[in-house]
Amino acid sequence: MIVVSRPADHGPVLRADSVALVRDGRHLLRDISLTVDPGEHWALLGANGAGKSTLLGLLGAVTHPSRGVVEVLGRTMGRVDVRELRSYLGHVNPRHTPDGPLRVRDVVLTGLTNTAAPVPRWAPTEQESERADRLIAMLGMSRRAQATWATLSQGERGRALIARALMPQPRLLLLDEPATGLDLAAREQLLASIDALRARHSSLATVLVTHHLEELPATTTHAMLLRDGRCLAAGPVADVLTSELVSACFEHPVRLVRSDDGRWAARAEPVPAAMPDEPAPAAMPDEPAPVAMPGEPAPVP
Ligand SMILES: Nc1ncnc2c1ncn2[C@@H]1O[C@H](COP(=O)(O)OP(=O)(O)OP(=O)(O)O)[C@@H](O)[C@H]1O
Repeated sequence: MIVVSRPADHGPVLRADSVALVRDGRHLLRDISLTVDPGEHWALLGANGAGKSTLLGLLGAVTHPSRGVVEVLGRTMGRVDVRELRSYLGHVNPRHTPDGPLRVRDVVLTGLTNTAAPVPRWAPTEQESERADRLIAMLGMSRRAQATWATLSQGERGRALIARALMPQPRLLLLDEPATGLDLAAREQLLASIDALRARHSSLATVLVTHHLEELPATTTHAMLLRDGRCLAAGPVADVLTSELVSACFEHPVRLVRSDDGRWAARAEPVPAAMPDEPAPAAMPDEPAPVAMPGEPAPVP
């Protein structure tokens, strides 16, 4: 049966139960379970090729699982019209390319039709136009609202795409490496915009994919670590973003630090080179727990 009604606006925003995805006989994801409730802000972390974008595709109703159940906004994948369901999600893909020489405001409005170009003979209502302007202002893009897409910097595009994704007033916002390619200032502005957005919309849930801990907004509440398509750990950030688990996730010793402003930084620990005829050193030496130096942010165990 195809569902054509607006999804329920209560209950978990996302639920994945023992999900697997197989392509060409290869498991890209195995046995992934996850529940995202309103107001939660998840980070999906893992090395290149760990399966982050693949999982985001499942959570964003873009792909179907080979096994297991995925529920998006209370609807079970496989039993719903995914195109309609997707129109209730905000999906920020930094590789999104508008079709034609559109201005920022036009691109933001295409978030309502979930298309790359304005739909012929479709026009936004007055309310929708006002909402576009409000979101453009909220993302700090008012002065660039009439600029054509081609003239925008990478950071401006990132913020415009978040405004676009928010047009249908989604309960769920999916962000796939939103800070990729941004310089320091643009990244910081983007993260501040995401923090402000979350503070303003307390029931919005978000899932953000990255492989850089420095790109996590301070408002991140939960994290899932993926390695080779499997979930290594998932839960509240304080339990999951530890030096030990992140080292295991990236298969390299890493020291994690969370600063007073709630942001994370990761430093790769040097791995001593093996000398000829000596056994190779262990990938993660069994070191004592790091100790905070006076005036330094506390290391995360
Ligand atoms: N359609 C597909 N068919 C076969 N293999 C695929 C397909 N899509 C992705 N893969 C493979 O699945 C693995 C996971 O890819 P995915 O893009 O999800 O990783 P990722 O964690 O997002 O990586 P990155 O950080 O590099 O973006 C990769 O080895 C990739 O080559």
